[in-house]
Amino acid sequence: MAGFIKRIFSFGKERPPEAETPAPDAAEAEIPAEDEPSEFEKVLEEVEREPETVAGAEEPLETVISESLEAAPVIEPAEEQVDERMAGTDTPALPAGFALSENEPEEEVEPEEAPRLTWFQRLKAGLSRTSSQLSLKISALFTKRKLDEDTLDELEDLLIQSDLGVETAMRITGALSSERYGKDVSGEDVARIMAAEVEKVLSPVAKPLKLDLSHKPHVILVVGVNGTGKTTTIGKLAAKLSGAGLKVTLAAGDTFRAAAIEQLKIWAERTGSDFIGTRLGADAAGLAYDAFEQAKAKKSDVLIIDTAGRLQNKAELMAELEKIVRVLGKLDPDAPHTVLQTLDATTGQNAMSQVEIFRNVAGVNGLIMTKLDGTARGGILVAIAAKHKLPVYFIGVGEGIDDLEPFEAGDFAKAIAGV
Ligand SMILES: Nc1nc2c(ncn2[C@@H]2O[C@H](COP(=O)(O)OP(=O)(O)OP(=O)(O)O)[C@@H](O)[C@H]2O)c(=O)[nH]1
Repeated sequence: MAGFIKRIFSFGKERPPEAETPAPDAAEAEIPAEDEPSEFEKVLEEVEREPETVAGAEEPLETVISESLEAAPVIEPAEEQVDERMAGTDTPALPAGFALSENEPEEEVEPEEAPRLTWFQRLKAGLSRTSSQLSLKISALFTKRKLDEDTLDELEDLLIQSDLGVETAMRITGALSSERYGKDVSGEDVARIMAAEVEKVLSPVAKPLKLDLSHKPHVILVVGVNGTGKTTTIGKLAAKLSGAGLKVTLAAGDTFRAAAIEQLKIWAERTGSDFIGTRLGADAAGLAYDAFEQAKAKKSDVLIIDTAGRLQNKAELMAELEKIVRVLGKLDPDAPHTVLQTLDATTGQNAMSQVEIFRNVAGVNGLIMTKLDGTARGGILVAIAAKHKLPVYFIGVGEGIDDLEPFEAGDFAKAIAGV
């Protein structure tokens, strides 16, 4: 474990060799002019005549989505798809939190404790507002009281109020009841049981983001409500990937906000990634298509596409995201290979309905929760894990380039329970 944590920490410190930063004008000039008949326009015509489907699926979008809601989504390992450059090596040089879509060996764990403490303390500090509010209330509840039906009911209410969700609240009270019913209970007893139960809920969703580098590029579409941290998270992901020596292209598919395009360009420069942008108000699906073609031509390992997240007009947003997904599918039926949604932890219960919406619209198959530093609402991640069972790849714990950590169920559970 400690070795794993150490890798997280060394990230961003070992910068990649100075990568060539594309001249902004040159990058933008590669987008075909609006009035030229482009390959994309032909594809678009075709796409608009077809029923809506998720890339690579035979079924209409709604069918695919409703099926995916019933079963926990499985990210299939790809067959024989290790990048040539990595095929000969025993350990692929991917950053912590990523994995190849192959049966890669489990990472060896070194028995060092010091780096782990550093990371854990950091996570704990980030979640301290969530955990301290809860533990204060729990301690007050159990002062001089034995565990009975009333205290169990009150505890359940407290846990639900802290955004953990009804299912997890019941798991915790159930486990506590079977261990200590009729006996004295301390705040520490509750925290210990809570940590164990929360870990059980989170373990199945704490997964690395699998990259199939045979795709060249592996396309990651990033969706989510505006302000949830899409662009910042893309920058942090790009830093990890380019830091590990991968060639990354960032595409500014949020053509709605000039600042979002500019912000992504800065992240591209900062991380030595290629940047593909277009003018404000341009068709986002067109940009995504061009970006995919250019990233292929330049042999990028990973293409990350930013999108707009405004929800003022849901129909418009849905149409735009669906079109991006369909258009990417024209160049590779499996693309986008990963559809990542960013969720802002500070929005609490609202994050739950956001997953519902974006999952239906864009076929989200993985989550990143941002702004877990300093929020009292970190419990929502547990409720989302219990309900949606989507993989949670990383968590955002600050605005800095290194403030994105691979999601670890046990550490998160302990931090939230305050143990
Ligand atoms: N504290 C904290 N702030 C974060 C984190 N992630 C992002 N932010 C901040 O949240 C704000 C919004 O982030 P953006 O990346 O612009 O969000 P976005 O979803 O791209 O927003 P739009 O471009 O408006 O669609 C910025 O000020 C970020 O610095 C995090 O993990 N912790």
